[in-house]
Amino acid sequence: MERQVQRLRQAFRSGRSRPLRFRMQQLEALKRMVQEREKDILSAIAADLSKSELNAYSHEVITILGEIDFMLANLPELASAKPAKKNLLTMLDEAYVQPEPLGVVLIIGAWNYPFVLIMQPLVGAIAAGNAAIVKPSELSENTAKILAKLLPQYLDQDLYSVVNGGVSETTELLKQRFDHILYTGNTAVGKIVMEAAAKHLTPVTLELGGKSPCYIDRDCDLDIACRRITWGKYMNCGQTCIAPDYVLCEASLQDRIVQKIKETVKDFYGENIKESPDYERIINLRHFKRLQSLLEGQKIAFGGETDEVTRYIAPTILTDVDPNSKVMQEEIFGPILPIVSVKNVDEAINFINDREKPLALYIFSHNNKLIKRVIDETSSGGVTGNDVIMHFTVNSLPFGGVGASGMGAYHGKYSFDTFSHQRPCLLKGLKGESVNKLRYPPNSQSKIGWAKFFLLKQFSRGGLVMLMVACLAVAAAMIVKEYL
Ligand SMILES: NC(=O)c1ccc[n+]([C@@H]2O[C@H](COP(=O)([O-])OP(=O)(O)OC[C@H]3O[C@@H](n4cnc5c(N)ncnc54)[C@H](O)[C@@H]3O)[C@@H](O)[C@H]2O)c1
Ligand SMILES: CC(C)=CCC/C(C)=C/CC/C(C)=C/C=O
Repeated sequence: MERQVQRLRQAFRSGRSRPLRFRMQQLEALKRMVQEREKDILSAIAADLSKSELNAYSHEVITILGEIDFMLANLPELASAKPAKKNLLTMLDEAYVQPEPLGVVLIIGAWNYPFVLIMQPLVGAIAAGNAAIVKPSELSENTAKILAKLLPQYLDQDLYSVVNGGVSETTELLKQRFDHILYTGNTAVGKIVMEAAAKHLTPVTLELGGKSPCYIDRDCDLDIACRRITWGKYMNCGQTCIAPDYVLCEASLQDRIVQKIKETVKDFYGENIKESPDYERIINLRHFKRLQSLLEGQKIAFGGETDEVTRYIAPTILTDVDPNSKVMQEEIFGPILPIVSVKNVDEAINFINDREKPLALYIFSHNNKLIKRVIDETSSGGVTGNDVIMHFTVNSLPFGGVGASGMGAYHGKYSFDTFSHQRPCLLKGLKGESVNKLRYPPNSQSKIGWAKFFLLKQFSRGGLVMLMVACLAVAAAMIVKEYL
C-alpha cells in the first residue's frame, strides 16, 4: 500500500495532473469508458444489486455522464484564478485566489450505488488536478472488479489507481497519508475513517447516513405525495441513503396513505412484485435478517412478505409505530416504511429535532410557508419539498450530511472545491514605500490611526473614486502652490 501511495505521490509531484488540458483529457477518457463499456458496467451493477440494466443505467450511469459533462463545460472557469477585493494598502497590487489540487486523495465507496459512489467523487478529484486511489466496496464485488479492470485501461495509471478489498485492505490504506479522504458508508465506519485521517491531519468528506424523516401535512396533494414517496422508498429495495426512512403525519391520514401507497406499488411493480424487473433485492443475508427483525412486534398494514432464498422483502408499511421501537432506532435501509403519528407540524418539528440530524428531510404540503418553517426550524444534510431524493440530481446543490449524517459535500462545483485548496495570492508592487512606513517600526499612535484608515475603511467603488479625486486635488494644489 505504502509503495502504491508513494508512486502516486511522485506522479503528482511531477505536475502532470495539473494542466487543464490533461484533466480534460482524463475526463473525456472517463466518459469514453462509460460509453464504450456501458454493457459491462450495467451487467456488473445489475449482478451486484439484482437490478435490471435499465435501472442500473437510470440509477447510476446517467448521473456520471451528467457530472463529467458539467466538469468539461465548467472546468476552465472553476480552475481559473479569481481576482479578490483589496483594501487601500494593497490598492495598487494584484490580489487573487488560485484553486490548486490537494495532492493524493482517497475515495472509499459503498455497495448500494457502487458505480456512482466511486465515479462521482473521482470526477471531482480529477477535475481539481489530484492523483487518486479509489476503494470500491467489497459487497458489490462485480462493480469493484469492473472498475479495477476498466479504470487503468482509460486513465493515467501513475495518477489513478484502484485498490479492491474489504476491512483489512481499507484499514491498511487508512494508515497511509492522504491529502483528502472522501468516505461513503455508515456512520460507525465514518468515525474510524476520521480517526485514521486525524493522525495525518487529513481533511475528510464523510457521506454517511441516518433516518431521513418525511412529514406529510394534512393540507397536501396526497396522491402525488404517496406516488413520490413510493418511488423513493422502494427504489433499490429501499437501500438508498436518502430514501424517506419514516413518515410523520396526523393519525387521521394513516389509512389513506397506506391505501394510496398500496395502489402505487401495484401500479409500479404489478400484481406479482417478485416478478417485477424494477423491484430489487436485499444485498446480503446479514441485512436481510436485520430487516426481518425490524418487523417483529410491528403492525404490518401492507407487505411484510419475505423470502430468504432470494433475499426478497416486499414493499412494507408499518402503522401506529412506537417511536421507541427498534425500527425507529436505526437507519432502516430497506423497503420498510414506518408511519409515526404526530398531532401537528409543531410536534413533527420537535420529533425531528429530538434526534440525530438526518441526511435528508422531506415535507409534503400545499403550504409553502409551512415547508419553509420546517426547513428553518430543523437541520438536515439536504431537503426536498413535495418530493423525495431529487435534490441529489441537481448538481448545483451541494450534496452531503450534517452532524451524524456526515460532513462536507460534493457534486458539480462543490466536488471541485472539495478536492481543491483555495490559495490566496497577493503580488505586491515596489512603489509606495512611503505608505509602507506606516507598518515599519517605530510604531506610534498616528501610525495606528493611518493604519486603521487604510486597513479598516471600507470604500464602495464610488467612494474610492471620490477619494482618488480628493488626493489628486490635494496634489494639484500642492503643485500649484509650489510654482506660484
Ligand atoms: N451520504 C451518501 O452519499 C451515502 C451514499 C450511500 C450510502 N450511504 C450510507 O452508507 C451506509 C451503507 O453503506 P455501508 O456502510 O453498509 O457500506 P459498505 O459496507 O460498502 O462500507 C462502506 C465502505 O467502508 C469500508 N469499510 C467497511 N467497514 C470498514 C472498517 N471497519 N474499516 C474500514 N473500512 C471499512 C468498506 O470496504 C466500503 O468500501 C448507510 O448508512 C447509507 O446511508 C451514504
Ligand atoms: C432520479 C434519478 C434518475 C436518479 C437518482 C438515483 C439515485 C436515487 C441516486 C442516489 C445516490 C445516492 C447518494 C445514494 C445513497 O445511498
